[in-house]
Amino acid sequence: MNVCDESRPWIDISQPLNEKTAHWPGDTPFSYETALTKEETGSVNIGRMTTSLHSGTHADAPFHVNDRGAGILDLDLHAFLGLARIVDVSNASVLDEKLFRTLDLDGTARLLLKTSVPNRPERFPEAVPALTEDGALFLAELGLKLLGVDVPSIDPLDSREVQAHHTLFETGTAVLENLMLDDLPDGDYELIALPLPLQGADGSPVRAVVRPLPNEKGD
Ligand SMILES: Nc1ccccc1C(=O)C[C@H](N)C(=O)O
Ligand SMILES: [Zn+2]
Ligand SMILES: [Zn+2]
Repeated sequence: MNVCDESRPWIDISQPLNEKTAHWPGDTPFSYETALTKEETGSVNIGRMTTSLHSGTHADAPFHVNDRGAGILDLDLHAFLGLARIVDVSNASVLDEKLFRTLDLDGTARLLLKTSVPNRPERFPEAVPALTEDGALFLAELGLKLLGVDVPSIDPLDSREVQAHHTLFETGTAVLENLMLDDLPDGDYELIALPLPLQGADGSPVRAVVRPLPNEKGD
């Protein structure tokens, strides 16, 4: 990938983080404050943020669902960098094997699913189309390195078992949640969505960007 190709600008698919960003019920909202002002330091403003690691566009680490699972710093960054396919699944109420068999997923290492839930970063959805266990196993068998969704969870919002999370992490698949995909047509893209190097953390905000692959004519 040639990161200097200015004819194909990167497109931001991250939710902005501010005090209105939706958070899980009962979880820590995002907040930013200038902890030390320029006046106080005599030189610079110094910010501080408080947030759940699951607010806005973020990666989950296996530790999120498994006390013995890897934290975010220990994940292989290659899952979060490289070719990704965006696929519209907005007609589906569940993300299962039957649905995935109807899609063209050949050769995809990273899959970003555009669901029926509109991108509204300030609103926590009432329900999400959840990934079923057979769906998660099917994706893992394809050799997927990463699954991204445009909703806060790959499991049902009230799930305690969080089966889809367990299945994907057990099979070494990385997870991105709360992507903004509404304006992007289906197709193959380059993706960069690196988590912060937070040791032992159960997740991390990411700045997710994509750009379409160059077409064969090279324009
Ligand atoms: N932030 C939370 C606060 C309370 C309870 C669950 C969560 C989650 O994020 C779980 C969810 N199943 C997830 O996709 O990661
Ligand atoms: Zn999460
Ligand atoms: Zn999750």
